[in-house]
Amino acid sequence: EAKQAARAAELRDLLNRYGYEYYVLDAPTVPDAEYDRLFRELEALEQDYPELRTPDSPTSRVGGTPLPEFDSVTHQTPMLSLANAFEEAEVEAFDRRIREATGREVVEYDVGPKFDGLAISLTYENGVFVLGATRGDGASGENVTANLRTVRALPLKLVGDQIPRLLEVRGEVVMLRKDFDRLNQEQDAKGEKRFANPRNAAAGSLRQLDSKITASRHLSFFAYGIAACEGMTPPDSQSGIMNWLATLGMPICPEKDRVQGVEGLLGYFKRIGGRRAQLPYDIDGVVYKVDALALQETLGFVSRAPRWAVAHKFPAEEALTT
Ligand SMILES: Cc1ccc(Cn2cc(C(N)=O)ccc2=O)c(C)c1
Repeated sequence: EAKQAARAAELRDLLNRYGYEYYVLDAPTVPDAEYDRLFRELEALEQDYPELRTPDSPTSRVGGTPLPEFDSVTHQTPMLSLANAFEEAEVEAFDRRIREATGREVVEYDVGPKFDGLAISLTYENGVFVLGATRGDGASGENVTANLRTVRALPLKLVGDQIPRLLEVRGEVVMLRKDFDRLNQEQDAKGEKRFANPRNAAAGSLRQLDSKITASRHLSFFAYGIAACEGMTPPDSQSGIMNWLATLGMPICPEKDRVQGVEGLLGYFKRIGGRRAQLPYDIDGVVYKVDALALQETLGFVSRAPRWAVAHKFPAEEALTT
């Protein structure tokens, strides 16, 4: 019994590490067959000794019994929306307002793509994933924990020696374009309706009561910030937080950057805009955030959107032919 418990823990750690290498780093160190052999050994152990099942076991990623309904989850920190900017003049005004309000000559920004997916909140207790919720109306959302466990890029257990007692991570669930195209081919083969776009497909997949269906949809995930951290002091900048999340095993978008001033913002917008069609996921703009948390606190929020961040959207295109 104690021997089996130790072996189960060893298998969980191995399989979680291999899953991270494969889905987050895209750099597996073992063949799929080896992963599969260890996975089946853990499944058999949990079958024989159900008391060895734990919430961070990769066996939960295949999906379990369907839920009758979704519970509601109240967000401890509201999930707010972002103000939009469409013209360069609005971006210049954004940077000018911040320079004036903070008295800084030049402001540093953390910048990244604005994913066209679903915003979600993830809660980790002592490094173990325990709760996942959709944005909903910003104040409360749906408990989709079982479905999020099937998202292979989402860590079931944080890694490293800097693990807080409580961490709430915010991020976006997306469906990569290649998985979207394959899903629609499957829809055609089944004579079922196609999904209009990856965002709709991701939303439909995440809000399935049967997590086995969610597991079959191959959703992905990128973290873009934190909403709560207890038990240790997090880094004092947005870019520092992102680097820290990466060390914890969170998938971070490789396109993110750190720029200075309005020239840096607009340069980044143009760079990403020029590569949009080559990105593996849909984006509908970029997000600019004041990097220093102290400046964010000075700037605060207006109504429901932060003064310290804005989404700079690309011009709406005529309907893409899917
Ligand atoms: C049979 C089988 C097992 C696993 C996988 C994919 N995969 C591979 C690894 C790995 N190599 O580190 C880790 C997790 C995982 O999900 C496939 C495609 C097929």
